[in-house]
Amino acid sequence: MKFFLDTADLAEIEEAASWGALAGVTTNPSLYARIGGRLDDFHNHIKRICDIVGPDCPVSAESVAMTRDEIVADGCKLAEIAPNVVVKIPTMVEGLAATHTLAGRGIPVNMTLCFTVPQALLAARAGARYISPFVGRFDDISEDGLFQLEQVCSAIGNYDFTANTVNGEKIEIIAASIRSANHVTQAALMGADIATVPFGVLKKMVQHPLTERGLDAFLKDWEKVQNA
Ligand SMILES: O=C[C@H](O)COP(=O)(O)O
Repeated sequence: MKFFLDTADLAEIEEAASWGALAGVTTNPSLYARIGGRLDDFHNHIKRICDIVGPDCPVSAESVAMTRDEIVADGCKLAEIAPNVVVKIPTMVEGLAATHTLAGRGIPVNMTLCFTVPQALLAARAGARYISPFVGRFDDISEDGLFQLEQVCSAIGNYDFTANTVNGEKIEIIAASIRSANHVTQAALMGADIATVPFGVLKKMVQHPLTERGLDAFLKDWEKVQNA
């Protein structure tokens, strides 16, 4: 499993990148608003993220256009920011049509706000490079987000979508709306290719009480060695 950071916060991205496990970044309008982002600085901000993570890390930038032509125009402009920009498009009819067009032009698309197997299959057929089933938001409405993710992983795995994705690359499932380290564990066990995680979850993924207790004991014993 690869890890993407689900944030628009440059400091978080810099810190996560320094850990050596960061394979990409996903943003959305809410995450950009959360850092006080301005419309006129949006493209520059995405460029800053691309510069931090480097050319091998995909950076998803979301289009907020609502018609296929506008989404395509928006997507083309976003793709010009840097070669590693992935256009993030909601799973809806106009989004599918725009994805089909952009994929045909060699522009990678991450289809977001995906909740069900039929949505995921349509996104894959449209040519999406990435599909982002949301876990936490299903849990928020008292549904089982991990079960839904498992269904998507299983259904997509039943078919070969290689031929109709950008540059013949394998379609990848991004487990999104991740709220806990356990979400990451379960997503990995069911074979999701990528987990996009908030920085808070990434930090929790490192931690375990037995690690902390063990480290504490090692440090105390080392003091004894030094004083012996
Ligand atoms: O845009 C995708 C995010 O992973 C959504 O996460 P969220 O449900 O925690 O806002």
